[in-house]
Amino acid sequence: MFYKITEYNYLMSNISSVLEQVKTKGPLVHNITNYVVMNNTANALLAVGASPVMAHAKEEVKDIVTISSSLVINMGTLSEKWVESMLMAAEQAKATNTPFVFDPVGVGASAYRTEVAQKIIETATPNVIRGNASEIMALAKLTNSTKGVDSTMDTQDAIEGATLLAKKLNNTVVISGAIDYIITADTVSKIENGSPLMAKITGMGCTATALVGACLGVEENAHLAAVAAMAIMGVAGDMADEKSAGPGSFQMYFYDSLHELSPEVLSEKVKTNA
Ligand SMILES: Nc1ncnc2c1ncn2[C@@H]1O[C@H](COP(=O)(O)OP(=O)(O)OP(=O)(O)O)[C@@H](O)[C@H]1O
Ligand SMILES: Cc1ncsc1CCO
Ligand SMILES: [Mg+2]
Repeated sequence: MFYKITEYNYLMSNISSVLEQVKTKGPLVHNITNYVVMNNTANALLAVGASPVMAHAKEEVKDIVTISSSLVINMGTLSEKWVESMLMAAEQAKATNTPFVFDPVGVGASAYRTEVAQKIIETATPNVIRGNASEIMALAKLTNSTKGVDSTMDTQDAIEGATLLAKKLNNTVVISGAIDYIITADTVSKIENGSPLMAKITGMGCTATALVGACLGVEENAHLAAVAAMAIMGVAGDMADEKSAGPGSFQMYFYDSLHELSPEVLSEKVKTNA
């Protein structure tokens, strides 16, 4: 099956203006995320200029969604109570029109993860879904079971799966990896920045998802918000790579780079077709 792929032609100023707005507005980003990365993603949000709040008690999630600029749901470390909270938060995001990004960590690895991912997506369509190629393939199979998304996982298959998913949900799907693809029903944008060291630290994917949350908090075009977030990740990754000696120092320099990155440098260094 072939899809017409049109390239979005954002001006670099569109991408850099999203970062500018994150820095000036400091959007409140509500995260229900996993306990492996909770600290890392909160620090990344602060470094880029957003304001994180991590809240998962079901007694408060609706209130926190209501005052937030965006919602991030990441299902990295699931348990039943957290799932209840995730579903409540998704429902409230829908009711209050709060933009919502979903990270389906490990979907397909267990029946439980698959069931939870499906429930979350059915409760409220995420404006953006961000996962690695195998997670996006697993989700695409789930929602398009008869459409022949098969098991080999080269990039072209993942793009096809993501396109089916984006069509079905009418949203934006991001496949992260050495090249990031930001996909809607009829567009495929690429970001070609970043470092292999990013795959050697836990939670860089979760951090990418949190930054999508920050960008969605200031930019209502979800495709542009996702392109900007992946550009910020990639360019900060390039900057950290130049200074670091391995995963430990990379992580330190990555936060410094997120903090230091200006809209001007972002538009100068981003490698994209967007
Ligand atoms: N080889 C690479 N070269 C450049 N950038 C990379 C590379 N691998 C990963 N990245 C970047 O790292 C970030 C995380 O992407 P990745 O696909 O590794 O997420 P993930 O598998 O969900 O990670 P995690 O589950 O550990 O959070 C993205 O911004 C992506 O662009
Ligand atoms: C390692 C790990 N396990 C569950 S969540 C998580 C963080 C990266 O997604
Ligand atoms: Mg991940």
